[in-house]
Amino acid sequence: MKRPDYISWDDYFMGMALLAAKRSKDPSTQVGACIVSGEECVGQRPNTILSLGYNGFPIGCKDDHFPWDREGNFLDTKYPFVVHAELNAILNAQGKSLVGAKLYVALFPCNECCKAIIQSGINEVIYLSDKYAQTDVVKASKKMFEAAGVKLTRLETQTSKIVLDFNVEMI
Ligand SMILES: Nc1ccn([C@H]2C[C@H](O)[C@@H](COP(=O)(O)O)O2)c(=O)n1
Ligand SMILES: [Zn+2]
Repeated sequence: MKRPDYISWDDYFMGMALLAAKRSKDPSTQVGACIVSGEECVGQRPNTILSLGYNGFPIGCKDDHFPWDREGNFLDTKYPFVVHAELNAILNAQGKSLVGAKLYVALFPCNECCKAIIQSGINEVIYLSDKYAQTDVVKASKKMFEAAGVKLTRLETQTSKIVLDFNVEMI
């Protein structure tokens, strides 16, 4: 008989996004994104992970020289410098076609990532939290997603936690 408590595809991919977020050095908000092939992705089996990303500074921009602050003069904050998880995931795909792909992300995408998501051909965004829903950034994002026909799904899952145990006994 098969093991009954295996995780769903949605929990698996959102779990991958949450694991990627653990790499983020942002002290306040760690976001991860996972891009997965959809049914109609040409040249890819469905449910294949195409790319992962998390929020961080661009290559060469050292964490010691760039600020992680949220407040202060714009140039003394992280906001002009940080690459968002979704954009990093798109860029990490390194030219692989993302047409018809799905993007799993913990936090609803901002307007800038939204533009990159639409232009890359991703046609579904699955997210967990929409905590910045009242901001103009997210309002603009939703307006563009709707116009472009990108499906938006808030993940509803019974899973609240997945524990990874590194103490696996080697056989
Ligand atoms: N969909 C999103 C939203 C935000 N981020 C990144 C950008 C920042 O590093 C952080 C948000 O910082 P906060 O203003 O909450 O201190 O999360 C992202 O990657 N994707
Ligand atoms: Zn963004």
